Formats: sequence, C-alpha cells, structure tokens
Amino acid sequence: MYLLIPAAGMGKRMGSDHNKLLLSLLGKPLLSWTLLAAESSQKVDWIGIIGQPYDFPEFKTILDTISITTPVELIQGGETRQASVYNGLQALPEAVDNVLIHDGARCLVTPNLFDRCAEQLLTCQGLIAAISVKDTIKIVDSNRFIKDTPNRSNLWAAQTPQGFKVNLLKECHEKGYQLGWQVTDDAALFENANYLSKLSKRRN
Ligand SMILES: Nc1ccn([C@@H]2O[C@H](COP(=O)(O)OP(=O)(O)OP(=O)(O)O)[C@@H](O)[C@H]2O)c(=O)n1
Ligand SMILES: C[C@](O)(CO)[C@H](O)COP(=O)(O)O
Repeated sequence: MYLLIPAAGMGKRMGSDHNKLLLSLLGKPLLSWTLLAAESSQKVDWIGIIGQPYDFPEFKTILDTISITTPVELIQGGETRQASVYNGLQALPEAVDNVLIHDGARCLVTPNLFDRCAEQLLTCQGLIAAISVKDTIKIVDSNRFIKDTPNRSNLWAAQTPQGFKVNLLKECHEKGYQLGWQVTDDAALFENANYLSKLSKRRN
C-alpha cells in the first residue's frame, strides 16, 4: 500500500516558529514515531513524505536515525494541507490504485491501524479512521449565541489514516482546485464530489 504523509505544516495554530513534527516526544521527533508505525505495518510498502524543502535535511537525518527500510520519497508540500496532498498525489507512480494518507502530526497511530485501513480500502472507494464524539457539541452564531445542539450519536471526529481510490481522489482534488473548495481533510473533497467514504471506528 502506498502511504502519503503530509508533513509540510508550519505549526501556525500552535504558535510554533517551525514545523511541529520536528519537536521531540520521548526523545524522538514526532515524525519519527509516525514513520516507525508505518515501517512496522504489514501493508505499507512505500512512503511519500510531503514537506517543505527547508525541512528535508532534518527529514533525512530522521530517516537515517531510525534506519527505515521501506522505500521513501520526499515530495514538496504546498501552502495548505490540501495543496500538500495534491502534490503528493501527483508524485504517485501512474499504476497506483489505492492510497492511504496519514498526517505526520498524528504520531500515535499504530501499525495495526494502517493495516486495517489498507485492508478495508480494498472493499470500498474511500474510508477514514474516526472516533465518536464524547462531548455535547454546540453550534453558535458569530456572537457565540447557541443556535443548535446536534444529535451526538451522529457525530464523529475525523482522523487519519484516510484511504481512497487514487483516480477518484485525484479527480476530487482537481475539482476542488478548479472550484476553489477549501477543506481540512480529503474525505471532505470526496463528499463535495458526491462520492462515498466509509467510517472506520478507531480502536487503536
Ligand atoms: N501546508 C501544510 C499544512 C499542514 N500540513 C500537514 O498536515 C497535517 C495536519 O496539519 P496541522 O495539524 O494543522 O499542522 P500544522 O499546520 O503544522 O500546525 P498547526 O495546527 O499548529 O497550524 C500535519 O501533519 C501537517 O504537517 C501539510 O502537509 N502542509
Ligand atoms: C485530516 C485531519 O487530521 C482530520 O482531523 C485534520 O482535518 C487535519 O487538519 P487540522 O488543521 O489539523 O485539523
């Protein structure tokens, strides 16, 4: 299975002055933990890391340090996550049918989660890992007055991995680019284009 890892962020919301994936967690950069999980997956056999070129020297150091054996390609990212994934899709070899996309920032992913998503992707057009929302969610207006309380049993928090048929996702990204859709995950492009993605309840 081909895996794209968006890793070209700049930590704006976090208020970081550099890529948060290079911050250390238990002695290793965040990105190392994500890559180690992908390396231990039974299904992932190619990894594209999408990054900003100024981070590539540190990415190469990480790859050397963890002695990764899965083939890895570094791909230039864009201004937004959406633009980064677009570039990642262009970098896939022509013959690839299925792709998983997993945020480098989600470093607690397990090899088993990659494997489950890879297996299920063979049975559907698209899927995402997600967890059911535990809190009661309020919809507010621009003055923060509460307007609605949606039924919690229909609410799921989208995570990654997200997996798709490559031809369909490329079509959705292209459409999104042409029509100016701005989304925060790939499943939203699928929705906008009226394709169906399946939820995969995240256990681990
Ligand atoms: N131009 C961008 C922006 C984000 N990402 C990646 O998309 C994932 C989700 O982004 P997010 O968590 O929002 O990360 P950042 O944009 O880095 O940080 P922040 O949330 O603090 O703004 C991350 O793995 C990030 O590296 C990307 O590849 N290209
Ligand atoms: C794709 C994602 O991880 C799903 O939750 C998320 O939307 C990425 O963007 P964010 O800016 O970190 O929310």
